[in-house]
Order: sequence, then structure tokens, then C-alpha cells
Amino acid sequence: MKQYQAGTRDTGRSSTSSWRRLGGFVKPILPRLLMGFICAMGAGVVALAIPQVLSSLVNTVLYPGGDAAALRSTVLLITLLGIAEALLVFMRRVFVITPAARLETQLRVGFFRHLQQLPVSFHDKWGSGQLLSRSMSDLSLLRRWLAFGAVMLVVATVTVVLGLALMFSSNWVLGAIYLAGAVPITVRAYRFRNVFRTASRLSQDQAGDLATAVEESVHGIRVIKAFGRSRHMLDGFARQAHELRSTEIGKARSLSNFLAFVVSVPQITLALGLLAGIWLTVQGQLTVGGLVAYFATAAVLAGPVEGIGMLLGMTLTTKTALDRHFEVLDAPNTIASPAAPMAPVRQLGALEFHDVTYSYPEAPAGGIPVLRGLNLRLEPGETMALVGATGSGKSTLLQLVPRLYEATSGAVRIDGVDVRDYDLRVLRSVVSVAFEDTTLFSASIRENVMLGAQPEPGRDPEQVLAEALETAQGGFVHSLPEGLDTVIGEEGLSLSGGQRQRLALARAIAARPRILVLDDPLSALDVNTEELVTAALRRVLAGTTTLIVAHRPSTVALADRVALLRDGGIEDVGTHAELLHRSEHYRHIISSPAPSPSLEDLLEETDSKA
Ligand SMILES: Nc1ncnc2c1ncn2[C@@H]1O[C@H](COP(=O)(O)OP(=O)(O)OP(=O)(O)O)[C@@H](O)[C@H]1O
Repeated sequence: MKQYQAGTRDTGRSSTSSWRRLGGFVKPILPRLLMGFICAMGAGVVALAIPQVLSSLVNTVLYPGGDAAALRSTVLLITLLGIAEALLVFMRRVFVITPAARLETQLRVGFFRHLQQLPVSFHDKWGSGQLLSRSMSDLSLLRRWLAFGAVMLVVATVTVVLGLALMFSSNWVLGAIYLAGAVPITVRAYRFRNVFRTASRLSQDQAGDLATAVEESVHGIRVIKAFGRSRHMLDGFARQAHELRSTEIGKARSLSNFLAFVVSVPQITLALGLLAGIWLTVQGQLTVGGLVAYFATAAVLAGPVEGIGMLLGMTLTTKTALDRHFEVLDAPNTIASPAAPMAPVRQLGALEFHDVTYSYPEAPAGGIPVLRGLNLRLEPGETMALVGATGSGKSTLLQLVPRLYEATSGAVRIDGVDVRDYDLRVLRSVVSVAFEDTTLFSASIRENVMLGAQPEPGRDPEQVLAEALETAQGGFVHSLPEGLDTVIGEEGLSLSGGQRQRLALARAIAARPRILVLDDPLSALDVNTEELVTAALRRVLAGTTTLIVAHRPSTVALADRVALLRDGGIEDVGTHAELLHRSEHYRHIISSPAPSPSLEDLLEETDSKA
């Protein structure tokens, strides 16, 4: 279970910083957004002009003996204004939708790039659903807000201000009555903002957790079914879904209450305006046309006033989405290439762990580090087996070599150069890894195996692929429906554990690294296949420095020497025979009885007793 919990993260940033940072991304598309804004504003102004035309219609035409020609031209003008408004709305969409979608893609690609760069320790902590929801739904929210919400919020605000100005210019008393409604709305908006922002954050985080739950249960469907835990998983999922539902309902309720308030206040001020308007008309201080225009303007403003409420909700949700987005972008990439990378004088493939200590970041403070002052040296071209009890830190040690994790103290060196001084790309082309837990991508066999292979002048990639598959006993791929082009992985053909492991091994070999790091790569193979792979590997590994985690004597047989990992350090190094002979712990781990003493040993023992 990842440690991230919904709503537990404090961004530690001021509430405006996400907007400011978004401003940097929006700059290039600002001209188009401005054009969209001008169109939307034009549409708003046209909408406001219609009541004014109506007013002149009432004042100059609608009375006995009124000018019929003026009536026709006024109706024509209103029709033209209506068409102009529709055209401007269309143009607004044309101007803003493309740049908003482009910005969404740009941010999404940037987000993915950052995820790729972030260290493994970051991914250990974050649920995949959280990252999925931040890269998909949060950015869709932003696009919708940019293409619609932001523009309409400005337009609605400007429309309300213009409408108020028209009301004031017609009669200041009516304008003042309408404006008085803004005071309670502002007070209420402030309270709403605080409540809605918290609910928004909670619901987006809960949606991310829910996505993680789906992802985990889809991945673990076999285990869930095999253990008959479907009901249990469903209950857990339903509980989380209900929590999200409650949050969403709370959020919707808070928005509805606010909208009801926002809509009802102008209605009350309108009723007061009606009383005042009639009185003013009776007093002769306002024309009937002016009164009609006041009510028509108030009717036009009803939409923008309600819109401001809705758009405020949308803006707050977008702000939360942005906070969540930048929270991931702000996660520091602690494992990066140095500013001035170094290269070894001679590229031989010597690997050295010097006084290496490693503690997982999530480990409790003051806990014992997994690796503690570990020292080990592999000579160029040497194959060393790493043996240790389960949980002793073998995989952890291996992952320090390509800097998937970073030693807490001490140094890992390749050809005398600290791995932290290598350019990361160079380091990861020098070191190739095959994990016990194989990951294959939704791609062809060819693409999966050649994932880390660099083009080499004078070497045919097809030959590299064929050799890697042959070494890993991956001949089975030729009998797959489309041979090397068969798509495997999550959305492709399913392979057995042993087949997957052989492809992962072939992938590590095809990268033709100087240093090969193998985490128990033969564990899922049957004895016969393992023997064939071991024999082929022995040939391939001849010139490659290899550190191989081994649990079985057959894998250890590949190695020139064996290092025994215990209590966070290397307890002993020697050949398999030497360790069998002198280490009880080694015999215990490798599941072998003590070897029967050789004749020389017996003679030596007799001599010493004598
Ligand atoms: N991502 C992680 N976060 C925190 N602790 C971890 C993490 N991965 C491993 N550990 C802990 O570090 C210790 C060493 O784990 P590691 O996987 O390196 O052992 P191992 O020797 O490879 O075990 P095995 O032989 O079972 O594969 C274990 O106690 C494990 O619980």
C-alpha cells in the first residue's frame, strides 16, 4: 500500500502561486485567449444592447400612431444583434479551444516527462491512481476552465459591471438598489470559497485513491479471485466510492446553496427596484422605456450573475487541480545527472561498493539501515553471485548500481568513478538490469527485448536480438502468432512467468552493457531450461562484469566468486566451494549440506591433531 493518503499533503505554497505559475504556460497562447475574450465580450455587449433597443422601441414606436417603418427597422436591428451575438459566441470557441487543448497536452507531456525523471523512491510512495488522476482529469479540468470558465468569468464580471453602469446612467436610485445586492453576495462568496476549496481538494484526492484501488485490483485480479477476496475488495471499493460520493454531494450542496443565494439576492433587489421604478415613473423622473430597459437589463444580468457563482466554483476546482499538478512537478528529482559529468580513464567494468549505507526514505527515523558500511569489489569481467537471506538487501544493493536508489552514504564506483558523477544516460547504458519481477510493456517482443539496446556501428540489431534471445533460451517467441512482432504485455498476449523472465534476461543481454546486474533471473525456469540458459550465459558473461543475485546452487555455478550478504554488510567472499566449506550461514541459505571433506582436508586435519 502506497503511503500517500488523500488530502494529507500540504503544498506549503501560497494560494496564488499555482495561478502565477500557470501564467507562465499561458503566455504563448495569450493572444488567442485575448481574441476569444474580445469575442465573448462583444457577445456580452451585444446582449446588453438589445434592452437598449427595446427601450427606444417602447419610447418611440409603441404608442398609437407610432412610426411603422421605425418598428420594422428596430425588429431588423434586434435580429441582426441576435445573429451577431451567436457569431461572436462561435468565434470565441474557435479562438480558445485549440490553444487550451494545446496547453493541456503540453502540461500532460511535461508531467509524464517529470514522472519518468523522478526517482524510484518517489514512485514507491505515490499511488498510481493519484498520478493518473493528476495527469488526466485534473488537466482536463484546466482545459475546460481555460476554454470556457476563465473567459466567461471575465465576460460575466464585465457584463455585470457594464449592466450596472447602464442602470446607473438610466437612474442612479435603481442602479444603487441593484448594486446593494453585491454586498451580501461578496460576504457569502468569501465563506463559500473556503468551504468549497477544501471539499474540492478532498474529492479530487479521493478520486485519485479510487483510481489506485481500481488499478491495484485489476493488476491483482488473479490473487483476489484465488483467495476468494472479491467480496472483500468490493466492500473496500464501495466504501471508498461512498466516501467520494459524500464529498461530492457535500460539494454540490455547498455550490447549490451558494447559487441559490446568488440568484435570489438579485431577485429581491429587482423587486425593490420594481417598486422604486414604478414610483419614479409615476413621479415623472423615469420614462416607461427607461423602466423597461432597467428590467430587461436586469433580466440579461441574471445569467451572468448566476454564471459568476458557477464559474467561481469551477475556478476553485481548477485551482485545486493546479495545486495537485504542481505538487508532483515540485517533487524534487534527487537523482539527476551532475552538471559536469565524468568519464573513467579506462572503461574496463570494475565495480566497487565503498562503505555503502542505504536507508529507505520511508524507514522510521532511527531505524537500522538496510545496508550498513558495505564493501565489495568486482574485477572487470568477473561474475559474482550475491547470496543472502530473504530481505537481507540484495535487490536494494543491485539497484544502487544504475542509481535507481542513491546510497545514503559511501560510494558505488564503476572504473573508479562514482556513479553519481556519470551522466545518467551513460551510466544506464553501461549498466543493464534484469529484475526478478519482470515488467513487459504493451509492445512487440522485438521492442521489449531491444528496449535498452543502443545502435552499434557494424552490428546488425537483428543479430543482437537473435543472440540475446538464444542466450536466454527465448526461442519460444518464434512459435508465437506473429513471431517477434507479437504484441505482449498488459494489452497483448500473456506469457508464462518463465517466458517473461527469459525475455527480461534477453533484454538485459541485448543492451550489451559493461556491467550486468541480474536479480535472480532464473528463478522461474525449470531445471532443464535453467541448465541451458546457464551454459549460454557463461559464454556471454565471459567479458561482462556481472553481479547476480542467486538463491540456488545452479545459479551460483555461473559465478567466479560468491559474496555473502548478512546484517547489512558482506560477511564473506569466496568461491562456492570455499563458502560451502567455511560458512554455516551460506550452507543454510543455499540449501546445501556441508560438503564431505576432501582427502587433503582430512590429511591436513590429522596432521594438525598430531
Ligand atoms: N521501497 C521500499 N521501501 C521501504 N523498505 C523497503 C523497500 N523495498 C525493500 N524494503 C525493505 O528493505 C529490506 C531489503 O529488501 P530487499 O528487497 O533488498 O531484500 P532481498 O534480499 O532482495 O530480498 P529477497 O531475497 O526476498 O528478494 C527489506 O526489509 C524490505 O522490507
